[in-house]
Amino acid sequence: MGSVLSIAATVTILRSTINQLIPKELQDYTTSLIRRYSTEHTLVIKESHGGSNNQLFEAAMVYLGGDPLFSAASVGPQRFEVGKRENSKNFTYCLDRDSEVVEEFKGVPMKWKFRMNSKQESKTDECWYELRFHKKDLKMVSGHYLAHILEMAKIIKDQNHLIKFHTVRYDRWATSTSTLIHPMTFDTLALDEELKKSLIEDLTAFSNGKDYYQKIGKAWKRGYLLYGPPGTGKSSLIAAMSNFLNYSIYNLNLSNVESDSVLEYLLLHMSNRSILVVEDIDCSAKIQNRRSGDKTDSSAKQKLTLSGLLNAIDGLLSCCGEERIIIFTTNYKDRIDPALLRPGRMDVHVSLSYCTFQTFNKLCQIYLGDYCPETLLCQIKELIEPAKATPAEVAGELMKSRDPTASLKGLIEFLTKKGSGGGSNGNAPKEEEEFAVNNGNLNGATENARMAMESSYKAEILELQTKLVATENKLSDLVAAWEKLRPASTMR
Ligand SMILES: Nc1ncnc2c1ncn2[C@@H]1O[C@H](COP(=O)(O)OP(=O)(O)OP(=O)(O)O)[C@@H](O)[C@H]1O
Repeated sequence: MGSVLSIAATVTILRSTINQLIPKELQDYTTSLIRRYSTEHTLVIKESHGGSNNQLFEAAMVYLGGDPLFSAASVGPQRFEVGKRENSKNFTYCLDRDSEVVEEFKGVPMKWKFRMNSKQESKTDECWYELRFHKKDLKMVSGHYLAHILEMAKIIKDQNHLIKFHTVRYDRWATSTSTLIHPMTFDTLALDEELKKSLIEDLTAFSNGKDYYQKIGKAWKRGYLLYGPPGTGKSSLIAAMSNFLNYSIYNLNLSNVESDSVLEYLLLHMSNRSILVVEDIDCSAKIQNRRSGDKTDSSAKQKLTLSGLLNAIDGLLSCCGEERIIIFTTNYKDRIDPALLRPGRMDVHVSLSYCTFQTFNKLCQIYLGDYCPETLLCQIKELIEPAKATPAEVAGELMKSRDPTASLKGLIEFLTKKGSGGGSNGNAPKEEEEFAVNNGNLNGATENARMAMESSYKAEILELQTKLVATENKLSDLVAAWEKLRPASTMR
C-alpha cells in the first residue's frame, strides 16, 4: 500500500514539474501530435449543446446507469456512484468522476468516461462524457451506436418509470432533481367517465403523433388548461397524465421567473417527452400585459411579458423541443388573458368541478371498495350536488374512519351542513359559483355563454389595466425628474 502511494505521489510531482518546465506551446504541440497519430476518435458529449439541453447527454446518463451496461461492460475496473432515492424501488447508478467503462457494441469496444469540472465562481459543475472508439468505427458509431443509446435510454426510463420532477432555482432548472412517485393514475382519479376516456384518447394520439405533427407542419406539442375551484383534482390530473405518458414534469412558478430571457433559457433547457406545468397562471401578476408595455422603456426588456410567454408557448421558441405538453392551471379561468387560451396555445380546456354523484361513486369505489348501503347511497345522491363539495372534501371525509359506515355517515353530516350553508364554503365567492358546471364538461354550451360574458368584461379590464400601467409609468418618470431637480438641501 505504501509503495502504491509513493508511486502516485511521484507521478503527481512529475506531472507538475513537466507542466512547469515545458512551455505551454510545446505541450499543445505534443498533444496535437499524439491526437494526429492516435488510432482513436473521441466524442465529447456535453450537458448542453447549441444553447439547449443535450438529449444525448441525458440518454448517456440513463444508459450508463442502467442494468444493460453492467452486463455488457467487460473490461477494466469501473467506479460507479450508487444510490437509492426514498420511495424508489431501484438503485440508481452513475459513472463516477474520471472513471471509465467499456462496453462492446457489435463487437466494437466503446470506452466511456465521465468528466467533471467544478466552477468556483458560479458554484456549478460542468459535466460531460467522453466516448472513445477506433477511428475506423466512426461511421458505425454515428450511424447506429448513438441512436442505440437514445433508444435504450427511452426503454430504461419507461421500464423504471423514471419521472423526474424539475423545479427552478436561481433562474435555472435545479440540477438535483427528484423522482416523482405520485400514485395517482387514471384508475384512481374520480372523473367523469366520458371526460376521462376523451383525455386518454387525446394523450395517446398526441404521444403517437410524431408523423402527424410532421405532416401538418406543426410543433409536436399540446396545451391543456385545467380550471376549477381548489380541491377539484387539477394537480391529481397532472400526476395521472404524467404517469400515463411517463413524461417528466417541469414545474414553473412564474413568480420565480424574472424576465423573458430567463423563460427562454428555461424552455430551451427542458428535455423532450416532458410536461411544463404552470400552476395558478391567473396569479402571475408579474406578467406585463403586451398592450401596456411601452416599447421605448428599456426596463420592459428585463421583465416577463405576455408576449414572451406567448412566444414560449407557440412562437418559434416552442419549436425547439418536441413531444411536449404545456399545462396551465387556474381557479379562475376568466382572469386569464384570452390570448393565452386560444387553440394552438391551450388546445384542450378541462373544467374540473364539484363532486357529482358519478364522481362520488368512483371515490367510494376507490376508498371503500364500493361499500355503500342503499339507504346511505340514496341520501348521498340527494345531498351531493347541491352541497357543492369538492372531490378533495369528499375524499377527506371517506378517509376519516376505517369503518365504512362511519365514514359515510360522516360524509352525510358534512354534506347536510355544507348544503345548508354551514360548511366551510357555504358563502363561497361568486366566481367559484361559476364553476358549478358538470364535472368534465370539455367544451359545453354553458361554457360558450359564459365565455361571451367574459370577453366583454375582459375588454374593459384590459383597458383599465393599460391606463393603470401608463399612469404608473408617468408617475415614476415624474418622480425621477423631481429627484433630479431637488435642491441638495432637501436631499439630506
Ligand atoms: N378527482 C379526484 N379523484 C380522486 N381524488 C381527488 C380528486 N380530486 C381531488 N382529490 C383528492 O384531493 C386532494 C387534493 O386535490 P388536488 O390537489 O388535485 O386539487 P387541486 O384542484 O389541484 O387543488 P388546488 O387548486 O388547491 O391546487 C388530492 O390529493 C386527492 O387525494
